[in-house]
Amino acid sequence: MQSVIRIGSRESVLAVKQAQIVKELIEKETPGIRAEIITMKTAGDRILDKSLEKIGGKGLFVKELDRALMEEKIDIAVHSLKDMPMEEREDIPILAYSRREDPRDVLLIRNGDDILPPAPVIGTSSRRRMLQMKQLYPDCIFRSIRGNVQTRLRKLKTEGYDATLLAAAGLKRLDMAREICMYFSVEEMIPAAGQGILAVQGRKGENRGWIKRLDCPESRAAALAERQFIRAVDGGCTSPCAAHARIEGNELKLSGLYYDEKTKQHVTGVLCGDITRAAYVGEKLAQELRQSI
Ligand SMILES: NCc1[nH]cc(CCC(=O)O)c1CC(=O)O
Repeated sequence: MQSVIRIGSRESVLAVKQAQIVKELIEKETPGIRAEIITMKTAGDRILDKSLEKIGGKGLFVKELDRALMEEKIDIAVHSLKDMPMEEREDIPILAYSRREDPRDVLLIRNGDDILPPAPVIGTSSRRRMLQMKQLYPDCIFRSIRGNVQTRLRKLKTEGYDATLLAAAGLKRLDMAREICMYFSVEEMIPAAGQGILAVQGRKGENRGWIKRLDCPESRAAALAERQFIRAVDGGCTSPCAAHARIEGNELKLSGLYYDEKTKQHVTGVLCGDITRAAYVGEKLAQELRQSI
């Protein structure tokens, strides 16, 4: 085995931090192995002035790293699972799922306040967050915001937003949890499929011991259920559909939100099942919710 594992990552501060988490885990779990991080700029990082929807969605953040994996310039790529396309590539599959960081969405309010002003201007480009936020605060006004976590914080202070919605996981990994003004429970605001989980992607057939030791079975089951739900409701990367699985022992409890693009209605529901049938639970809840509209 080669002595240094090359970990590919996007260049953003959060992506590098996530790669570092995986690097440390590899070196801790498999003594004798060293890992190094190789960063790359992706199309999604370069184009900041257009909405993701218009420029081609999630795939934009992974293409460059996919190529580096195929050309054996890196050994694994670390991604936020929620940024990965629902269709996995057979030649460069996800080989391990990290332990899940806090999956909740949170609100950062201007001046660090703990309540929102009336008719607050919320900076988000996520249809999932807009839909659920509107249910909780019907007088919200939404304005698009893009960029990494640091950019968004700066924009919150300087560009007239009252608040912005982010994932707790990213803020916690960046040691920025103190910026969080309000947490939404996963029932109030169902997270994006995979939120809080890191995916370790590699080449097919290279699933060796050091990779296997990175895998968290609970996260794997949750990921299978959540991502199967999104596939089965046909939620493209910009659809407001959402899914989150809680794991308790051998039971998986999946919450899903289905939005019907034709009627513009949405429904939420919960389905429980054994963790060994995670994908089936996702498929089944998707079917139930689709039929209910
Ligand atoms: N879309 C960007 C993105 N991708 C993953 C995270 C957070 C980390 C995670 O979910 O693991 C974020 C930032 C955010 O949505 O606030």
